[in-house]
Amino acid sequence: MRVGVLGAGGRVGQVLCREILDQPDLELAVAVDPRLAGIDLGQVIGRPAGGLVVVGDLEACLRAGVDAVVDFSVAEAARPALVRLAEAAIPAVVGTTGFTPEDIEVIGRAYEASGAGCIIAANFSIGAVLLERCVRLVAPYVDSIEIVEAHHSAKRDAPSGTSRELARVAREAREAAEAGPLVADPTTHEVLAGARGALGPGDIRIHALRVEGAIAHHEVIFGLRGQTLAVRHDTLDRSSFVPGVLLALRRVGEVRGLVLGIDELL
Ligand SMILES: NC(=O)C1=CN([C@@H]2O[C@H](COP(=O)(O)OP(=O)(O)OC[C@H]3O[C@@H](n4cnc5c(N)ncnc54)[C@H](OP(=O)(O)O)[C@@H]3O)[C@@H](O)[C@H]2O)C=CC1
Ligand SMILES: O=C(O)C1=N[C@H](C(=O)O)C[C@H](O)C1
Repeated sequence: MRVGVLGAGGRVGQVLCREILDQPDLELAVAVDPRLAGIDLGQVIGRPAGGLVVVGDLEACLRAGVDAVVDFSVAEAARPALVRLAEAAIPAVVGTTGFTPEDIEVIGRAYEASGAGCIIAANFSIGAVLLERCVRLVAPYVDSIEIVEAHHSAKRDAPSGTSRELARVAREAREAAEAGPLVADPTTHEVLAGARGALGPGDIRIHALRVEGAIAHHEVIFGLRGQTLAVRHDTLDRSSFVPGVLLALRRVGEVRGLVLGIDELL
């Protein structure tokens, strides 16, 4: 399978290019990233990458010919790119975050119409999928839920896609169980604006930390009378995303339309 990687010069893109080069059944055919113009990607990722085409934009990638695309770029670039890929009936595996619900709808409609498949997951690490399962299990039984996420100091979007997804799953689980409302926020005087974080889906508060040295960390804190329960996932190395991305890449050819998350692929 000839694979194109959008965002190939980024932190995750470089890791994925290296890993795809190591897979006997996958060919790293095209690396797309405006940042890579005139640069030898093989040098950047420390692997010989003979035959690899490095381009600055998606049209050049489509001309080079790919069977599937992996996108870890930025939402502003991924929005139009995914609609264009759907038009060209090229399957896509997407890790980029920062989409609005409307973006997801537009991308979903484009892929439905194309007959090709697209998998978008806010977090490809298996541990984060399991964290989501824990949240689904616990959320109906508690009175309070807050989420704290911490990321490296160069992350562009806040809060993380994963934290928004965790809040959405908690809301969905509570609705399905017909759980009552969470305990109301007691704050009457927010002395410093933003002290109580941002309101995510289900009015669950999300607190986003940006810390030098961090990579990607999510903690969901549940409260109920006389006790709290916290579940946490830590990405300690970006290789955590690799097995999920490779799994999605190998399965995306069987998908029709848009699939959100990789839980059902596990
Ligand atoms: N789903 C998951 O499991 C994970 C998702 N992510 C998400 O993936 C995305 C990338 O993360 P990360 O690698 O840390 O970010 P980086 O900023 O390191 O990488 C993004 C890359 O995309 C490039 N880019 C910008 N515009 C385009 C374009 N039009 N076409 C192709 N490439 C382009 C950027 O170039 P330039 O810097 O010059 O703009 C940059 O090199 C983020 O949205 C992040 O939240 C990250 C980790 C895991
Ligand atoms: O930017 C990152 O690094 C990450 N982004 C994703 C997100 O926004 O949830 C996934 C993971 O947290 C790493």
